[in-house]
Amino acid sequence: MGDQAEFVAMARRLGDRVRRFRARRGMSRKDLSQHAGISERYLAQLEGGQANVSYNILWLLAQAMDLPITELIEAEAEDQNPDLILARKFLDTLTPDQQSEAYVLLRQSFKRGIKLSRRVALVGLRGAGKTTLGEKLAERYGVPFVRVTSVIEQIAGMDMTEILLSMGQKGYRKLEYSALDATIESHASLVLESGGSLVSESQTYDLLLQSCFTVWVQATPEEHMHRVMGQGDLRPIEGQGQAAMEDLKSILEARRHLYGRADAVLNTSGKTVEQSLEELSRLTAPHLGL
Ligand SMILES: Nc1ncnc2c1ncn2[C@@H]1O[C@H](COP(=O)(O)OP(=O)(O)OP(=O)(O)O)[C@@H](O)[C@H]1O
Ligand SMILES: O=C(O)C1=C[C@@H](O)[C@@H](O)[C@H](O)C1
Ligand SMILES: [Mg+2]
Repeated sequence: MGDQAEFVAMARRLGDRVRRFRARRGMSRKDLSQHAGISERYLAQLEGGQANVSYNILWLLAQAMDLPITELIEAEAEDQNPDLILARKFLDTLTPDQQSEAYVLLRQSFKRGIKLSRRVALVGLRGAGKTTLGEKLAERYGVPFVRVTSVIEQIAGMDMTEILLSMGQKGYRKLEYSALDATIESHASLVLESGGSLVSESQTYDLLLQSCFTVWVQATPEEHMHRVMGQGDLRPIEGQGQAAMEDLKSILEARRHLYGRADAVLNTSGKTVEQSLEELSRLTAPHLGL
């Protein structure tokens, strides 16, 4: 590949990474451009792979999404543990299915304390049914139902919009970790509802995966949209009509491999609440049952 073609390909990959990280975070283009202090138009060009990006811009974007800048660039750190480099090379030789299997095996080998607790956590995109099913499941097994977002709001003494405005992503993510940590510490039994974007913060998601039996509550994009529309506020989905549908699909795609790390999957598509509850109850009985 000539130098120019290589540069174009790299700019495209960079744009793609920025767009995916933004979607995982649930930030709109407007949010990110405001937090980073760059224009929405430039951000659109960058995401489309059409910008010659400076290090300064990358730094501003990384700060605004509370990511290490190395997540946005492709450089390989030189001072990594050699075993880690070998492990990555080995994982690279596997098929995507084998990579997922390897990840589950690794996580199970390092999982702590889950067998001693009765904790179930529900993850998934807006409108999946986490609150509807979580409340009923908790009632059935006689354990508390806790929404991480409510704990965050309680700790901060503000609602979500105010928290994001006054503390930004970084402050919000710190609060989210503390809220989860405190909830886990104080509950050996519970059904927990995770906010849709918690999975994008690796340290927080790892804590959730290590301390709870996790279920990805799924639906088709059409059903997510239909259910979210019924709730009034579309966040984090942007746009209207077909554009909103495309945005929802791209958020789901950007988070698929993260939600996919959950221990089990519950597909609620085409099912009634009662049918989904029965299925969820069976899935979680080994963890919540006495
Ligand atoms: N099979 C089903 N399982 C769960 N909910 C369903 C099902 N079919 C329809 N619904 C409806 O979908 C909606 C799900 O909304 P709910 O608030 O529970 O989702 P959520 O995952 O908690 O979303 P959010 O991320 O916004 O908190 C409810 O109105 C519920 O009645
Ligand atoms: O999926 C998401 O990105 C979000 C889901 C909601 O629970 C809120 O946490 C917020 O609106 C972001
Ligand atoms: Mg909910």
